[in-house]
Amino acid sequence: MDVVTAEEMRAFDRDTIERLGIPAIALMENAGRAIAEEVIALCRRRASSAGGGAWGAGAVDGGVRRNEAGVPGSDVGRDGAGVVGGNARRVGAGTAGGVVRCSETGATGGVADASSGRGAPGFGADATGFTVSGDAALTLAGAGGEHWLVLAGKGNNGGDGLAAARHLREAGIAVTLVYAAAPESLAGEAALQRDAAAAMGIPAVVYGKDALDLAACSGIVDALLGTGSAGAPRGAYAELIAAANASGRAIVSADIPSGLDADTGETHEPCMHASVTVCLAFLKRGLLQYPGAEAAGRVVVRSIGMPAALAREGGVKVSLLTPEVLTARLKVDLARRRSPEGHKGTYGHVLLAAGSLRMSGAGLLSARAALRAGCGLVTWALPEKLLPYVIGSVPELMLAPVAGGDGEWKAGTAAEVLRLSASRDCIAIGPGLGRFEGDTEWLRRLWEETDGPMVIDADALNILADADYRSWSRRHPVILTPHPGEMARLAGISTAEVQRDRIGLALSYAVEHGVILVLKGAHTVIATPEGQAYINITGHPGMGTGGAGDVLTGIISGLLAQGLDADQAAAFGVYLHGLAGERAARKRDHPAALMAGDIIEAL
Ligand SMILES: NC(=O)C1=CN([C@@H]2O[C@H](COP(=O)(O)OP(=O)(O)OC[C@H]3O[C@@H](n4cnc5c(N)ncnc54)[C@H](O)[C@@H]3O)[C@@H](O)[C@H]2O)[C@@H](O)CC1
Ligand SMILES: Nc1ncnc2c1ncn2[C@@H]1O[C@H](COP(=O)(O)OP(=O)(O)O)[C@@H](O)[C@H]1O
Ligand SMILES: [K+]
Repeated sequence: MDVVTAEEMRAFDRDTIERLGIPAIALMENAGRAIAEEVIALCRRRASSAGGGAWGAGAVDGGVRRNEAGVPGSDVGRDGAGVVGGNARRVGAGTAGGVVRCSETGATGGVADASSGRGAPGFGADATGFTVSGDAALTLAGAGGEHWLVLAGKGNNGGDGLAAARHLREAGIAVTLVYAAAPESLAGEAALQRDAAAAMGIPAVVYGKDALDLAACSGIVDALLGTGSAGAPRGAYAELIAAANASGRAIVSADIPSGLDADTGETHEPCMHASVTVCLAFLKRGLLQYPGAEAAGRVVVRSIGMPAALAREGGVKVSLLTPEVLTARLKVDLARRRSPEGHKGTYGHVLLAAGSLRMSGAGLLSARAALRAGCGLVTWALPEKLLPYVIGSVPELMLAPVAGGDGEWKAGTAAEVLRLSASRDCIAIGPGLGRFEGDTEWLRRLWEETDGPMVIDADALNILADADYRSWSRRHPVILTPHPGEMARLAGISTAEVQRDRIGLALSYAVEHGVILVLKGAHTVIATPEGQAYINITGHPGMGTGGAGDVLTGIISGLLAQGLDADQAAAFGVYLHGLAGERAARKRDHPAALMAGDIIEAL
């Protein structure tokens, strides 16, 4: 699934309308219908979980907001629970991320779809093969108990909301339009929608002019600001967003939550806190980046009639890391087939340069993870003093002691590590390494002279941060795996600045430095030197625990040793690491109990 910026989205809008000749109003109609279907789906979920009562306390979340602990399976967005139509499809592994491509509405797109009755009670094909209703996704039993407010801005986002209002009204839901600006100020397609809604007799109020109680409803459609918004919401927009958030009602945002930066995921003050965001046409970057990903709630991406090929043709370089992307674009064999006559030599040999006296566990975790990732052999080069302490901890592991009688690494070990690396398929450097006299020169030699792909993590990243390594030469791919703190040191900026636009930063750093960059944290970004980025949505907040990154380093190197190329190993490694983290979290009584070793055991 392609992930776009607001600017790319505008270009695709223009292309669709001007080059392909698809009328703008048709796109808006499709958008309105998709939004209405998701509102109705939310009403259904809410009715089935709360026994029907849509109003008052309990209507807050509609059962769709992530719970505080972030436990997978506990909210509808994460695991697809509450699916009505049966064709909801989690993008990814089926457990995390909160992004769904279609939805449980039963519809497969914004345009009329005769199959949309599937699974909705009371509809479907009768015995004669006639479809009683093809519009079940726009039908709601008990609609009379619902009253939705549609907050409409004066741009096209508002137009989408106005189109949705007509469909909701048709479903029997009471709807009131709330204009943020004088209705006369709407133009183009939005003005057409305004007139159609008025002609249907949908009641409307104008904010600031008419009396309004945002809590006196069962839900709110947020169609105030979309990808055309600039800066923090102003005036009536800001007041309406704040009041909607305070109302405690379920909020369905059109395209993006109003007040969100569609590219960076920064939330302006105020920013709508949606239960569901119905993202139109293409997934926007800001919906994957925190805090925007949190403000968006459950994200549903809906087609509005723009060909998906526009993104490819338009050179979109960011993708959600789904099984489809892993197989079709990255050519990863997800089944990880093993040859019946394969042996340990078939699956490669990792050399790990890691660990010091007080951080020997980091080396153990990486080594075990590499083995669990399926490589044939792992050799761990470690300061000799560690040997008696770690010997036997992982019997499958080979140990290669190098100079370091005090348990710390020494610059003079470079030649020995290079000798060891000559007969190994890849090298991973850094977990628990510590810093030592001459470490820059030590790392430079390994960087320049090792003959295979390299993974750099932890203290090895800090060594790089202090060096001007762009002048170092390198024939083979390098994968850097910083967490945001390490990334801040590498890029010479603050951690907050790193987190401000992780996708943008990872891309520019990877391209400028010619490395594969794995920027860790919730929704890890994998960026390549060619300017391609993948956003991972597997994983779990329980993985915020010491050593989880060492495990990732081990997994990526284990995959490299098995012959995956560096892009494949980085992306697939991050994906598998997240899946294992989810599985490990599910096994505990509470995900807070998760430890890094559990991730290895869940691989
Ligand atoms: N062909 C199209 O252009 C399509 C657009 N679509 C919808 O249109 C949206 C983009 O529409 P627009 O480009 O009209 O822009 P928006 O509707 O997002 O917002 C633009 C309006 O908001 C005002 N505004 C901008 N920033 C503001 C701020 N900080 N505080 C207060 N007011 C602010 C502007 O003056 C302008 O009137 C998308 O997000 C999507 O919902 C969809 O209908 C699909 C087709
Ligand atoms: N909230 C989260 N959601 C998903 N993954 C997470 C989350 N928090 C941490 N992780 C993952 O856990 C790992 C932590 O790595 P890191 O910070 O390097 O830990 P350490 O240095 O202790 O090994 C990273 O892969 C990161 O992406
Ligand atoms: K919006």
